[in-house]
Amino acid sequence: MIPTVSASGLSLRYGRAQALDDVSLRLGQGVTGLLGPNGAGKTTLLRVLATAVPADRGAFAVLGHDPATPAGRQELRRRLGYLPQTPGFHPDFTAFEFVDYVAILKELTDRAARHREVRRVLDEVDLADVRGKRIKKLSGGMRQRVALAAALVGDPGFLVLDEPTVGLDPEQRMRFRELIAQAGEGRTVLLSTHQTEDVAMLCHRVLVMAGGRIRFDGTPAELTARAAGRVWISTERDPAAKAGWRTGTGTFRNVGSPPDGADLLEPTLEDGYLLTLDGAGAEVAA
Ligand SMILES: Nc1ncnc2c1ncn2[C@@H]1O[C@H](COP(=O)(O)OP(=O)(O)OP(=O)(O)O)[C@@H](O)[C@H]1O
Repeated sequence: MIPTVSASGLSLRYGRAQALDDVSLRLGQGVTGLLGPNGAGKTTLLRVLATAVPADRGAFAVLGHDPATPAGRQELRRRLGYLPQTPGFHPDFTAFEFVDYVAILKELTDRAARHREVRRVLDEVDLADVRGKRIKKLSGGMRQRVALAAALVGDPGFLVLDEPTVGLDPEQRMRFRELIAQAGEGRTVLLSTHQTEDVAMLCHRVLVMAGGRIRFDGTPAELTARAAGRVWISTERDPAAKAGWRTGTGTFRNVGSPPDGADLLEPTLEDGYLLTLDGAGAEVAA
């Protein structure tokens, strides 16, 4: 793998909260998923890599550009697309005006070329037909696509997406996944999400964070394999389970250390994720 992004020893503390604790990683092309419970440090890591906030310690580079120098930071920002958790739309802007505004911030100064680029990215996310509509009139799924279009301005090599599928219905989420997969061709995409299906369906690689640290780094299949032989069904709640719940059929689905002779099930990526969090000392809902 030729790394697009490499980071070593990133740490950042907010008062008593150690949001990032010695995080090192290397990312190449394709979509990498970032999973973790609330407060794990996912947004903080994305914000640091997007140069929105500096780390207290550590270093990183994107496409060879080091944000520690003003010139490196400027070059890095030119190659970066960032979809933050709250995109900060002005609701009275049309989709075109918002993306155009972002394009101006990205220093696309030639008006005709900039407008061509705005039309191109809105086409790319299938919003050509509504580009003159006010953002407040668009559905949640369309708004997220406007935010993705804004992140795609200037054809960035590194795309940072912070929980882009949150609040979308299943159909919108599926549509958005297609767009992310498309965006991941020839680019490095880092996608934070609470949806383990996003990772299972989209990502060639997955990182799991908890307590500001990376607890797992591998393929989705490797994360799923962590739960092999550790998921079982029972007719009663099983005290051996780290997590367990009654399913729609009335049986209990358990994740943990099964008793002898347990009726084992095929694990999912979510099972592997839950067991990884348990190993990291994070709370696993039972
Ligand atoms: N601006 C801030 N000021 C103070 N504390 C912060 C700030 N941003 C994050 N934190 C703290 O840093 C830790 C990591 O937060 P972060 O938002 O990065 O987690 P997260 O994994 O993105 O969570 P979520 O899934 O809820 O978005 C938490 O303890 C959080 O309360």
